[in-house]
Amino acid sequence: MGYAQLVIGPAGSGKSTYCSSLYQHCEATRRTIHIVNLDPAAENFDYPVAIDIRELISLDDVMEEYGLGPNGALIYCMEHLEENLDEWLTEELENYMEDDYLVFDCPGQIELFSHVSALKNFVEHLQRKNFNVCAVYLLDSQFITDVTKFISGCMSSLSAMIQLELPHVNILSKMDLVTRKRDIEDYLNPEPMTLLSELNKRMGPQFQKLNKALIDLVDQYSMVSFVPLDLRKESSIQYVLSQIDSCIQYGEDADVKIKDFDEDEDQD
Ligand SMILES: Nc1nc2c(ncn2[C@@H]2O[C@H](COP(=O)(O)OP(=O)(O)OP(=O)(O)O)[C@@H](O)[C@H]2O)c(=O)[nH]1
Ligand SMILES: [Mg+2]
Repeated sequence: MGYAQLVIGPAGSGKSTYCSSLYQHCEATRRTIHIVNLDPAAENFDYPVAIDIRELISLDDVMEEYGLGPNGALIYCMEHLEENLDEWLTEELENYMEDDYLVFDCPGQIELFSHVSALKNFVEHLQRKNFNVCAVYLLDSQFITDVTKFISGCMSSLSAMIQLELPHVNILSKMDLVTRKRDIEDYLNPEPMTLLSELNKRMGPQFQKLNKALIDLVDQYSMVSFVPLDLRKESSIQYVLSQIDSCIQYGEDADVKIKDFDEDEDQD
């Protein structure tokens, strides 16, 4: 059995930075992980790239050859990956053994985890190869400044959850930039009824039924739970990792130690 994190989230939400911090953290704690670049548009890496989609296909070539813009070309690349799962990916994965832990740094185009099938088929391929996969959805804490943005973030995470059908961990990234922690804390594990009344206050009376439906949806999928991530703190990285590990049952046999996280972070 192998283990895998699929790191997804909107453009610029901090996926690649998370991957490199996770790599460093694991190095320091003498744990081996391998980071895979699935973004054909990426150019600079702060982590050693174990497998690289750019060896399969180049974004620039696709743009030139088919006259596509960067987003269209990216979708083309991911569909090309989808068509080459059996040859390319299978071969690349052969270098990794049972018990290996792979972290996939994905592109940020949200269509990839809402309605394009490439990533879904990619995940199914990994599962056929005996990988336990967890979706790690990053949302930039800078955007969670009010209830409407929070709900919109939940909806995009929810669409990834429904599309990919994977164990799912939501992360609020860039917590080091949050000056008023209190504002964010309200959104870490909020009461659905509080969210609803805030939403109703923000929006016109004609939206009340819709607001109720949205909050019910978010509540029923027990989506309203985000783990804050502050990359300056090893304890925060460790906590996030332990949440993901338990989702994919990593280290259930081994005695994996989970360090206490800072008390002021009030996570549960
Ligand atoms: N202060 C701070 N900045 C961050 C953090 N994580 C990422 N950033 C910055 O946010 C920007 C985007 O980060 P990336 O890691 O490239 O984001 P990404 O999700 O990989 O972006 P795409 O691959 O383009 O979708 C960069 O300028 C990072 O330096 C963080 O935890 N704290
Ligand atoms: Mg990136």
